[in-house]
Amino acid sequence: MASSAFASTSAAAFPALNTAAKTRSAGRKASSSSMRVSKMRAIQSSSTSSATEEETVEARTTTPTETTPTSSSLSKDLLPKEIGSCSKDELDAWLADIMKLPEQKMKLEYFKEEGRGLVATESIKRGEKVLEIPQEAIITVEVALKESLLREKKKLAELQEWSILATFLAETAQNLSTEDNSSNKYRFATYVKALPRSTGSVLEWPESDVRTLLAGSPSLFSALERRASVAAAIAEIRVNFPELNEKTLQWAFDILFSRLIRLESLGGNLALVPWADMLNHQPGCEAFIDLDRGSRKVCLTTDRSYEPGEQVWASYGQRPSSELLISYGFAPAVGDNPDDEYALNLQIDEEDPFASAKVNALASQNIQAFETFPLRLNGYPRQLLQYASFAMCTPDDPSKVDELCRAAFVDIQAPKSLRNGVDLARGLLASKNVLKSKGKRGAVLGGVQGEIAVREMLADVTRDALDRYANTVDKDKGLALGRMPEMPEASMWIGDASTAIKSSMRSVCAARVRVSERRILAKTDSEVRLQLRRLKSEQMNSK
Ligand SMILES: C[S@@+](CC[C@H](N)C(=O)[O-])C[C@H]1O[C@@H](n2cnc3c(N)ncnc32)[C@H](O)[C@@H]1O
Repeated sequence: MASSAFASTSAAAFPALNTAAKTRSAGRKASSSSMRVSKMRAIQSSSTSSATEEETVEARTTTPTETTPTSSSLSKDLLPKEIGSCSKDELDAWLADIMKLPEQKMKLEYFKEEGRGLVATESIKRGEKVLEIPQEAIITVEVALKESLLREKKKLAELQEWSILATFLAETAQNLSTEDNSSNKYRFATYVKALPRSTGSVLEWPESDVRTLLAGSPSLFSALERRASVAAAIAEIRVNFPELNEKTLQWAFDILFSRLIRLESLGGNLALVPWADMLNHQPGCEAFIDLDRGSRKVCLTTDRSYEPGEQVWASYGQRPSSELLISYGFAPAVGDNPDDEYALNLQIDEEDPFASAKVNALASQNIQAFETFPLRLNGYPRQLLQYASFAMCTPDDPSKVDELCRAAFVDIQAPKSLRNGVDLARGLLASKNVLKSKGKRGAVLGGVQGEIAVREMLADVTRDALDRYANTVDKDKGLALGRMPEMPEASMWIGDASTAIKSSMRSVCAARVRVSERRILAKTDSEVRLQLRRLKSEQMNSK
């Protein structure tokens, strides 16, 4: 595949429904793009209370705004009116007759919070495989390439996987009106007609809402990055396929972000799986969708039993609420998501006199100069402290940088001279811009003094981060408690709502994200201060 706008985006930028559970670890990788690094530096280095405004200015100067989707740039295009027009009966008939879906133990219903979902019609056991969707009924990149009727097929094949799928969806959507459904040339026309017109994800938000509602949250930058990479991908697609309009392509990407499934048993291939993509996500759920190797059918293996009438849930992966909001357009109520985290970005300070030696030493251990560490309610990874101690250290002899890096990340038992004999205080004063790691071994450099220094840094960083949210905690808590607006059933079915309802939904969901992040930061802050008190009293007692 040719390189495209997506080539430099991280896996986190383009997730699929069921992958994160298997890939998430303490040291989740951050995007290595320089744009993101420079934005993060701005977050960590500024500590004034007017942070919201500063972030806005900083992000604006580093984001390719000319390619960022805006409602005005897309307003000339219309989303095909047929999208969302498929009735429940029409969809059921297509699934059974054309896609050969066997009889199901579930049926489609709609819910106030989640929209359409699948409900058990009979008892389902824990560990049972349900759905049983034939492989012929799914849309993969290969299917898109085979069934696309676009003239420039060779050009289509040169695009990245996500762009091929988005192009195929947009092409099918724009051809929905040409013929009646029974004679439509596109096998998946009925499916596309049944897709929602809107998901509520950040691709649909006015840019001013992205900047206001996510101000202070690290997710602001993920959201802007997502919008910019999708806009660039759309521009790339339209070079060869100008007949596909921007609005429909943007909708297609939105659909991919909220419905694409990575089928691990199919070599990790990405697929749109009609019917399976009607399952809603429940935080903490451990039921995954995958291709069953024996039957070659796509199944959901349940993680609990269900009684008739209960909604059946799937896992979209262990995702924090900010990721759910960015990709799927919803955020669980505060306290409901066990996978919530605050993504703390750390990096080597460019002004550190040892910066390039440290970056090289990290590279030799396959560690980046910019890393992201998850802070959680129940703690933070030890590697964060190791990374910070290395980034902050000021060796008396520059030739020792490599050795220090190994001591921090590799050596199980670092030599005592290295663990204790480093002047961390100087590094700490020189830099508030900190860093992190991925090593599973190694040690915090600098002995007890080092353990104290890195925690003092962490306490500063969490305080700074807390000061960056625009509203008071109480105001955010109040907003987060807001009730989701009632949607008429007809709107729910087609996944669309009035501008006022959409705006109110994103305001509540963004407040839930902000409150969840602030809880984690406050908990980390108090935990770190407690650890500091203990370490300092131990240090005093040992003198
Ligand atoms: C894979 S689709 C699931 C089917 C979808 N509800 C529909 O009507 O087509 C993912 C979308 O469902 C909704 N959704 C899934 N789980 C949810 C939840 N726990 N709370 C609110 N919305 C949810 C979001 O709109 C998300 O973008």
